[in-house]
Amino acid sequence: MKERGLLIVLSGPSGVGKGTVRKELFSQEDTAFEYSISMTTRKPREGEVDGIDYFFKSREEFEKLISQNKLLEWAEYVGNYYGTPVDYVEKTLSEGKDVFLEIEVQGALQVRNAFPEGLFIFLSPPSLNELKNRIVTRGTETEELINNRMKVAKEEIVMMDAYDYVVENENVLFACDRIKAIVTAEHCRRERVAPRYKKILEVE
Ligand SMILES: Nc1nc2c(ncn2[C@@H]2O[C@H](COP(=O)(O)OP(=O)(O)O)[C@@H](O)[C@H]2O)c(=O)[nH]1
Ligand SMILES: Nc1ncnc2c1ncn2[C@@H]1O[C@H](COP(=O)(O)OP(=O)(O)O)[C@@H](O)[C@H]1O
Repeated sequence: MKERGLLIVLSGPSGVGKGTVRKELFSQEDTAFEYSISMTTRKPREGEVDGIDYFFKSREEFEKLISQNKLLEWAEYVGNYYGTPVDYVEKTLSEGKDVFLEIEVQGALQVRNAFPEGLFIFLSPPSLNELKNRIVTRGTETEELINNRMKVAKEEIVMMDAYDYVVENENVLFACDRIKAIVTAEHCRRERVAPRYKKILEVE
């Protein structure tokens, strides 16, 4: 039987650069994780494609997925639902592949309960001012939504203690390097424990 893959959870406040870091990671050839595409009731932004950026759902469809236990976690975030399809995650982990989730903080805490063995990484902004600059510069939110997201961000930043690692996103490439280094280190840490040493001793 194949060893199960690692569940990697990247989380942090909106606008910190999770999407940017994730896209950069997945554009790099040596990234060996599988990205789990989330479900959302948010309307697609310009250029977003159903089945690539998200699976876009109506509120009714999403609520049906919740009642059928099809989501590993879900959260209502600034007026929309977001959730992770459980079947994809389970299937991919059982094939021995690492799965990468990019989700907000409430959802990450739910995954922590369901998968305590996951690897939880908090992407932090260099400062609150820089976080606001990034959300404003992205230009996808109205002023009211920006203020909502900043309010949520303050509550989220204090949750970083609940994560295994904190990576500061000052520079996207440095953040990606650190995430990959953390994943590599985590694999080495897990392989250190049984049955790896048994395998080595058996050869003698
Ligand atoms: N809990 C949860 N959060 C998600 C999921 N997918 C995306 N998110 C998070 O929902 C928040 C809003 O996402 P989005 O509307 O795409 O805005 P953006 O990430 O700020 O560009 C972000 O913090 C995402 O990381 C998911 O499946 N579950
Ligand atoms: N390290 C960085 N330095 C400067 N700007 C960044 C950095 N990372 C991301 N950004 C910018 O910040 C904005 C928010 O990034 P995004 O990836 O959409 O955040 P999130 O997915 O966490 O909401 C985007 O305009 C993006 O180009």
